[in-house]
Amino acid sequence: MGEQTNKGGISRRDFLKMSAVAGVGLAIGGAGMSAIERAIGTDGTAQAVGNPAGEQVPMYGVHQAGIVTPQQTYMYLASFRITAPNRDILIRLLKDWTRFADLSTSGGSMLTGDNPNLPPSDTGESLDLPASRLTATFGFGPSLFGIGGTDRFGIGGKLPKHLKDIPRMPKDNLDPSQSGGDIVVQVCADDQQVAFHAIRNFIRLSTGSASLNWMNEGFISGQPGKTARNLFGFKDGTANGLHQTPAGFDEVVWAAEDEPSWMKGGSYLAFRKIRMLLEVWDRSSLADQQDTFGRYKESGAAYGKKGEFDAVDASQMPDTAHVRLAKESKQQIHRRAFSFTDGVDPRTGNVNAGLLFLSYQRDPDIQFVPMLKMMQSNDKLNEYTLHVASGMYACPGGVREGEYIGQKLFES
Ligand SMILES: C=CC1=C(C)c2cc3[nH]c(cc4nc(cc5[nH]c(cc1n2)c(C)c5CCC(=O)O)C(CCC(=O)O)=C4C)c(C)c3C=C
Ligand SMILES: [Fe+2]
Repeated sequence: MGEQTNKGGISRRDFLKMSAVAGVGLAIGGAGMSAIERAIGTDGTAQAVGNPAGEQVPMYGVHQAGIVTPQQTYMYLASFRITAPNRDILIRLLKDWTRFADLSTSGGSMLTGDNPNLPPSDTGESLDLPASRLTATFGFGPSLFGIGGTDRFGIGGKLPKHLKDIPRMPKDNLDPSQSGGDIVVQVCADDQQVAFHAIRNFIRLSTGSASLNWMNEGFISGQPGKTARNLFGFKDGTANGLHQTPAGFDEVVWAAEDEPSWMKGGSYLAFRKIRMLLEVWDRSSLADQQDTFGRYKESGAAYGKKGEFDAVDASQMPDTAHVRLAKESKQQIHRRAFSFTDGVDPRTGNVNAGLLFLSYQRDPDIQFVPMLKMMQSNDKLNEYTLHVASGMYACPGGVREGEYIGQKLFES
């Protein structure tokens, strides 16, 4: 990774240089923690392929990519239980994940190994595809720090100030097997196969150190520069525009100065999987639908206004309108939600679909939890939704080249 050399003495830049000229590939070795080292080879003869085409989102920086990055079209969210018996093996996994994230987000691919007696090293499905704005974002759940169990990795003393599970809400219908987790990885890209390749290989690399709890896939589609619509047909994400400046992100998204140092430049990720009852919604009148949000369906304008981005006047909306309640909380959050479809609900024959609600904020105790509480008690949207999964994660600050994800948590 970066100019850091691996065991075989080949740097990422060398790897990518080789990638550009070789035209054939190199693989992640068989699944396992040192898969990448094995795959890159030790004698410099390895052939690598990179795909420099396609837009890349830089992985390195003060903040992790994938938080305030403009939303990509596809998202996978995977939750892991760490089974590594000790801190060193967990660190090894984080290093492997970082190196794979580095290669894949910069458009490098690792192709099949050259040993016909071993399974092909890379799954291969992204070899001819560009980087597609691939990002990988990591979050640590309360259980990683020993909350609700033992401090397996000796990091309990570095628990961030606001990291705990989202408290139980009156209308929760949560499935614990689809909630929480020690580590969550959010992978996003504009190409679904690129995104899937990445999440699949994060899972492969975790063999022996972590087990996959659950995985969700989401999508969102809209014209470039325009707000995408959710599965109820409403523009969703308009109010993010209120804080989309560096100062706005500092105020809304990035963790406060009084957090443990490893959270500098980090954020808290709130996750809710929310089933949307499409058949009930589709039978409701346009007036009811618009009253649910307090915005007009086609234009996205707030009640009493013309344009989508005109300032909201909550007093023009019904008391139970979703946007009115959000406004009354007087808080902002940075939403990064994706729609999902999960086939048919076998109990009802209805479509199982909804929203993978993701929001990033600097202080979930102030910004997110009271808002969610207020919405769960009064929101007209509750007639059409069911909250089925939940999670809260602390996302460490970004990494510099040569560092691994979360390094400051373990080494400072
Ligand atoms: C606890 C926070 C929120 C949950 C959960 C949530 C679920 C949810 N929202 C929509 C659709 C829309 N939400 C809109 C605005 C909006 N929603 C939240 C928070 C939660 N939403 C906030 C903070 C806001 C912004 C309010 C403001 O300041 O104006 C909108 C309107 C357009 C927009 O600004 O995005 C829609 C539409 C669904 C379908 C849903 C659960 C399935
Ligand atoms: Fe909302």
